[in-house]
Amino acid sequence: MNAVSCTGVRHSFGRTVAVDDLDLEVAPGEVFGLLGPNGAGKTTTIRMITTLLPAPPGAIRVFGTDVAREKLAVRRLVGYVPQQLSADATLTGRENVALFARLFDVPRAARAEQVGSVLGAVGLLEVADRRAATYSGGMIRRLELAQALVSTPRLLVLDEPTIGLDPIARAGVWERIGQVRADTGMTVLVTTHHMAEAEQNCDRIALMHRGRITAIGSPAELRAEVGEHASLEDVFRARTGGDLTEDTSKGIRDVRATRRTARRLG
Ligand SMILES: Nc1ncnc2c1ncn2[C@@H]1O[C@H](COP(=O)(O)OP(=O)(O)OP(=O)(O)O)[C@@H](O)[C@H]1O
Repeated sequence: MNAVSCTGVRHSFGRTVAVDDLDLEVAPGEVFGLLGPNGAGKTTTIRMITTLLPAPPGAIRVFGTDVAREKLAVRRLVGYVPQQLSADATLTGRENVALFARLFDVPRAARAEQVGSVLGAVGLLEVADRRAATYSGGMIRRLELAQALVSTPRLLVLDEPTIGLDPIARAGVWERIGQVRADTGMTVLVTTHHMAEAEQNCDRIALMHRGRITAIGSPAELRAEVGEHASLEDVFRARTGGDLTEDTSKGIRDVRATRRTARRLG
């Protein structure tokens, strides 16, 4: 059974077709990257998979469970780290994770141990009782990872997990994702703009362009299809016909989001 299966998925915002007849299968245990220019439809796809946007019945299944018909059951299977900040700066790291443990019905008797365990897994145990306002950008992202992991999801969904972070913090976030995946066999679905990160960390990649998937395969397969010495950037250009900022209105939204992140963390 696939971890995620999408068949003929569409979503429009008014007259804008954000996702257009999308077919996608993510195998259990793989790290799957969704890449594409701004406005390609990646976040919309992820928001349908995580039940935050409506999807037509039968179109999307998470471990066989229909996203439209069994929304709550799907939510129990999924841990989601959105692009926008979800940690509360006024709470400590531990309090932030404990809040998610309560929200996701982690049994009361197991809560404290589970919260400590995921804080340990993301390397934040020593600073767990400091307010999140004192954390660096990379630490905040790892805290959000802990929030998503506390309910032991089978599918971890990350929307631009390293946006606005410096290279060292980015590597730190990926290291933790890799470790959790190795320890638990969890499936990871991630969007990113960083080609090098996708190449290094994803088993398979789908390139999205104007709401459709234009190429899918392992990084090596995608490169081989374009040319002997092709980089993933070459693949991106060949399959999306553009650069990373195709939709300028969304570009501005993104820059704002990144700045908000920076301000809040600084
Ligand atoms: N809430 C919304 N209302 C109206 N249009 C939207 C909304 N959200 C997204 N869109 C539009 O839908 C299209 C797909 O957007 P989406 O956010 O899914 O792209 P994306 O690939 O995730 O982009 P990014 O890399 O910038 O996050 C874009 O044209 C975008 O402007």
